[in-house]
Amino acid sequence: MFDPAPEHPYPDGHRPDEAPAPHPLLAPVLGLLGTWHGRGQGEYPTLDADFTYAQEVTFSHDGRPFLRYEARAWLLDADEAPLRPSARESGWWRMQPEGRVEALITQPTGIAEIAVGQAAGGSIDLSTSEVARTPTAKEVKATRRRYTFTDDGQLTFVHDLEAVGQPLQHHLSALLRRTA
Ligand code: HEM
Repeated sequence: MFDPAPEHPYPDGHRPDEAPAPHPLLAPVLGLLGTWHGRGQGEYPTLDADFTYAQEVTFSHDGRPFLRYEARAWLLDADEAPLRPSARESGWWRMQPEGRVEALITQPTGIAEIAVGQAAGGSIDLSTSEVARTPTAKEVKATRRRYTFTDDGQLTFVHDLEAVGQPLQHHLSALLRRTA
């Protein structure tokens, strides 16, 4: 008889005041824990038109000094109705002393980013130190991400992109609210 493994005994935590106790190195990013929903706008000089999107973002932890990160976006039409699935990515934010962040982020478009940066005072600034691409992925040379969160559950996100022969410049801006 097949004997399935028991349920995972260490579920992720999504709130700083719930089990498991967050690792002390997570202190500068505790305000990110949870699930966020919001909308954003995007542009890039190679695209025919700007676009509007919605997004769900989740940060969780298992008591060790890293965050699990997952983001899923979908495009919206002019009436804000869902148009089609868009970018998604997931990864790990490894927290270091003094709020230093080492992030690994992968996308189904064949891009894997290693980003490094700093978390302090409710904002996190990450810049790629390396980008790896699968053989058919588009050329992405660098990204810069800025996350800013407030105590009342608001998160802003700005994303700059150096890709497909274009210099580093604005690709996305979004405003999200914590929903869980
Ligand atoms: C919320 C997240 C994002 C959304 C909603 C989004 C949306 C879009 C859209 C709508 C396009 C036009 C092509 C298409 O319709 O699929 C596009 C192109 C592109 N995006 Fe994003 N994107 C997101 C995140 C990212 C990230 C994280 C990267 C890179 C690390 C990226 C890199 C690119 C590149 C390289 C192109 C192609 C440009 C071209 O070939 O002209 N995007 N994005």
